[in-house]
Amino acid sequence: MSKDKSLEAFKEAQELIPGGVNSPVRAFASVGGSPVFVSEGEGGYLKDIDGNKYVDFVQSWGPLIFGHRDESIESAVIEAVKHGLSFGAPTLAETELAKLVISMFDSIDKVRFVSSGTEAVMSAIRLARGFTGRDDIVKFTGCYHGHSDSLLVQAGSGAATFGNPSSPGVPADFTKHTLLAQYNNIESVKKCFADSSDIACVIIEPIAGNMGLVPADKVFLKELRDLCDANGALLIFDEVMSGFRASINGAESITGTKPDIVTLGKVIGGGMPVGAFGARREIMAKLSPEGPVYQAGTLSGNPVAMAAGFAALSKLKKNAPVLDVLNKRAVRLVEGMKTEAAKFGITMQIDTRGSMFGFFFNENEIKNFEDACTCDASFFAKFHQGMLNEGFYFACSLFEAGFISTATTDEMVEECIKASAKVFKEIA
Ligand SMILES: Cc1ncc(COP(=O)(O)O)c(C=O)c1O
Ligand SMILES: N[C@H](C=O)CCC(=O)O
Repeated sequence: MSKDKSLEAFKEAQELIPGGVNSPVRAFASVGGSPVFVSEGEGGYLKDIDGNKYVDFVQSWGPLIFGHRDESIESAVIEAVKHGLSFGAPTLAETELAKLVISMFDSIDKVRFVSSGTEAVMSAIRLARGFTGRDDIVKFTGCYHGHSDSLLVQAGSGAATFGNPSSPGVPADFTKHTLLAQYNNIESVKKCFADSSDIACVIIEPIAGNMGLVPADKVFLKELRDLCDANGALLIFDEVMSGFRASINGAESITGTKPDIVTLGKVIGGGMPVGAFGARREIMAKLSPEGPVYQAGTLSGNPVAMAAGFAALSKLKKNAPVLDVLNKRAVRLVEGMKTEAAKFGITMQIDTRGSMFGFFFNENEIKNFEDACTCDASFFAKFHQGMLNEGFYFACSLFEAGFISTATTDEMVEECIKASAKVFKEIA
């Protein structure tokens, strides 16, 4: 498989764009080699500028639950474009998407749209602080909530990949209100509450996808809810990644724990830049212009993005059982690879939630970021390179989740398992 054109393109991009990429995880830095430059996507496949074709398990880092170029999303976007790209004024499309989101999440009475997951979480934190009149927040090591200053502390995803989970450039003053706890460890959260009586909220990825896939235990989430209630703090579920992927009704529907605020992104925009945060009426009433907590955006509620999001979510709502089909494929994929790995003495830890999947090359169960960091990154890198050369595009970091779309067929999954056997044989 030649990747000469991608190599050339990366060289040129590096001269013009820091690291050659516009979001660090894309740079392939932790898996070696060079990123492939994409020319187009089609269903479950990505094509690169050298003419190679890959089964895509990244899907733009989650948004494309119907695969590339889904017909209904594509035509909704084309139709919306014909009426204008942006107005900066209310449109019916925003109300329609709001109705749909509210109908899918029990804990959301009102929702505000923004343009990214980062914005959604940053605004949700401000709202929680405004609502409670408190300053401190609790976040978990290895959870990633976008790149806003106070959340870039011991963060997962690209921050972990590049060994800078807490970024230079963020003044200590900005993070002194961010308290850290360990995922799936309630004692560490109790300690935060013992240390501070000023905690506005606890924010968590209820199904973490930014330290690899590590779901929170049901009991842990319930205890977290109880601790927040006992201490007058809000519980925020960051479902930018897991929202509509693990369940169409949110993590609350599969874990039994209800958050106070939910943040959304990725699938909600059908591939266009959309984020959102929602909560019960009383909390959302604090938001400007109803309340005093300021939040705004020139392109928020963009009509083309709203049309894409509406097409994606309405299709998902109509075909809700599709997530079970995707989960079966996800389970088959990781179980199949685990079986092949075992034949070469390689132990894998695997998990899935809906259309999300994850795997670690590790002897021990992974319950938190500290466990994930014990994985052999160089072995993952060899696996990644091997699979890429076989035509399978996995996330280029062990601190990421994988995704199945409706365009990822059973055949693609079986081919992938077969290819993994070949790669394990080479790298064992
Ligand atoms: C859980 C979670 N929260 C927030 C974000 C930030 O979203 P965005 O990259 O759209 O700013 C991401 C992904 O990047 C995410 O996975
Ligand atoms: N893990 C990140 C989001 O979920 C990956 C996307 C990015 O940071 O570019």
